[in-house]
Parts: sequence; C-alpha cells; structure tokens
Amino acid sequence: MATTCNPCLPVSARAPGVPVSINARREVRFKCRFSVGSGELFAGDGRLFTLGISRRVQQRSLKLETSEQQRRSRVGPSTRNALLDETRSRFQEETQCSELAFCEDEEFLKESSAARAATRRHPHLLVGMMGSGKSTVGRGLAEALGYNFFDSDKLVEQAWGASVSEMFRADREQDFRNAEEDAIEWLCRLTHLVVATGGGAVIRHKNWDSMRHGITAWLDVPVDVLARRVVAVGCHSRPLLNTANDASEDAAYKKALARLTSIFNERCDMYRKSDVVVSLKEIAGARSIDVESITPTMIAIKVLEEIGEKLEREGRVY
Ligand SMILES: Nc1ncnc2c1ncn2[C@@H]1O[C@H](COP(=O)(O)OP(=O)(O)O)[C@@H](O)[C@H]1O
Ligand SMILES: O=C(O)C1=C[C@@H](OP(=O)(O)O)[C@@H](O)[C@H](O)C1
Repeated sequence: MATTCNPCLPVSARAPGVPVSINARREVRFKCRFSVGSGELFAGDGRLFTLGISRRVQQRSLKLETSEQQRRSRVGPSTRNALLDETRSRFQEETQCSELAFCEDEEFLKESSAARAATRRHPHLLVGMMGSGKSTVGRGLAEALGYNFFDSDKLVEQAWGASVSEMFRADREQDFRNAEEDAIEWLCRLTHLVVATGGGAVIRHKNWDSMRHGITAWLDVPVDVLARRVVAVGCHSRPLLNTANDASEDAAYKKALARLTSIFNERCDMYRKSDVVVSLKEIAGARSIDVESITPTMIAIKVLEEIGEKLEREGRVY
C-alpha cells in the first residue's frame, strides 16, 4: 500500500482532482479542501481512496472530506466509519501526520464546493508569439489538469471553413481578428479548459476583457528560438512571416527573425499584461541548461507553478 502521486509534477502542480464520488466498482473517493496535491491509497480489499493533501499537511495535519454523494451511495455509517478508520491509520502511516480530521458537516461541504466552483471560473489561456509553444504546452497542461484543450485558431478555421493562411492571403485579416475575438469570448465563458490563443490575440482590448475571466500565462521565448522553430516546421501556416518563397533555410531564418523581432517589439507590452509570465530564459538559468533543451513538460510545470503561486498569493485555491 502506498500513496501514488505523479512524480513529474511538483506538489502545487498536481491535478485539482475530481468531485468526491463512489464509482461503479465501489471505490470510495475522498477529496480534501484547499487541495494542493492528491494521492491514491489502496485499502487491503482493493478499494481505492483518492486523497487530497491539504496545505496544512506541512503543519502535520490533514483534512479530508466525504461527500453527500458518498452518503447517497448507501455506504452505511458503520462501513463508512470503518473505511475512515482504515484510511486514517494508513494515511497517518504514509504521511507521518499527527492529526487527521474527516469533515462531513454541511458547512464544510458547502464551503469546499464553493471553493471548487471558484476555481472553475478560470480557464487557462496561453498567450505568446507564434511558435512559442502555446499549442504544444497547452495540450500537455490540459492533460495534466484533466481539462479540455482548445486552439482558438482552429475554432476560427472551423467557423470560416478556411485556414488562417487562406484568410490572410485573401486579405481577410480583419475578419480573422473578429472571428478570433468571438472565439475567445466564447471560450472564456467555459470552465475547465486550456486555450492556446493566436499570437496576435493580445492586440485587441476586447480579448483582454474576455481573458480576464480566466488566467493568462505568457510563454516568453527568445525570438531567435522562435525563428528556428517556425522555420523548422515551415512558415506556410504563419502568414505574417511571409517566408514561403525563400530559397534557403538560412534566408528564411533571417527573414523570420527580422519579422518576429519587429512583431515582438510591437507586442511585448501587451504580452506583459498577462497574469503570469513563464520565461524560458529564467527556466534555463534555474536549471543550468540552454533554452533549446527546455521541454514542453518543463514549461507546463512552470506554468502550473506560477499559476498556483499567483492563486495562493490571492488566497484562492487551484
Ligand atoms: N519546448 C519546445 N522545444 C522544442 N520545440 C518546441 C517546444 N515547444 C514547441 N515546439 C515546437 O515549435 C513549433 C511551434 O509550436 P506550437 O505549439 O505550434 O506554437 P504556437 O501554438 O505558440 O504557435 C512546433 O513544431 C512545436 O513542436
Ligand atoms: O501572431 C499573429 O498575429 C498570428 C499568430 C497565429 O497563431 P499562432 O501563434 O498559433 O501561430 C495566427 O493566429 C495568425 O497567423 C496570426
């Protein structure tokens, strides 16, 4: 028997978990309030307990909640108490916590579901220059959180039945920007999702009004790295770079670098308006590696850490 946590993610970054429930296999799920982590604990007979670890775990105490759903599942009081006793002793053994409290009172449940509802108001929106990794990192982030992933460019393409490049080529950039605005407004009304916005989303105030319903994270990637990435995959899907006809990769790189530098200089103040900034240079410095060696997973972890810290500073739960 052991608690199992995703070893790739730091405590503050683990998934916030699912609502408390008992499933068809009669595995009982417990979830704690102010959860900053979760683990799984197996009872001797194969039942699975999903546990949330409270911030207070550092003070050697732990709070778990059981839910109305569990009550509805017709686990009788003696079974429930036996489960709780078993969980208590096994978890105390695991965590060396001296205090462990199970809360079942209505007030606690109301409070914790309000807290969960508050976090649900926050879609995670990745902003940044084209090629900064919003889609790549966003997908991993969504997977880690158990959220849905959306790419606003893709929604626009679906709505118009044309690719972004085709729209730009047909001189319909303004139509694209309007459709992007609608897509972002719609997405920001939803919950439990990670959105990769288009690189230019930050230029419209209306998008910021929408994005304030969520949490924005800027992936700050040096322009030379961006240029290398977009040239490597081909610039056909990035109409603003206009490098399609360049004969050599070197020529395409130089043109992309110049164009990206100028776009970055125009937009950097707007990217800085984001709730959190994830700088690849900083990650590289902290890990003593070069920027090109930073993996999307490392970036996703940093995004989660930064968002977690921001919410904590503001007294909100993740
Ligand atoms: N951390 C990374 N390291 C190396 N390549 C990356 C990294 N993040 C993204 N890429 C690559 O860079 C390209 C652009 O990434 P993408 O996620 O499409 O960026 P965006 O959505 O911001 O335009 C893709 O080919 C992707 O595989
Ligand atoms: O920077 C921009 O203005 C744009 C970035 C692109 O998205 P990505 O950042 O996903 O490449 C796409 O929305 C469009 O080509 C415009």
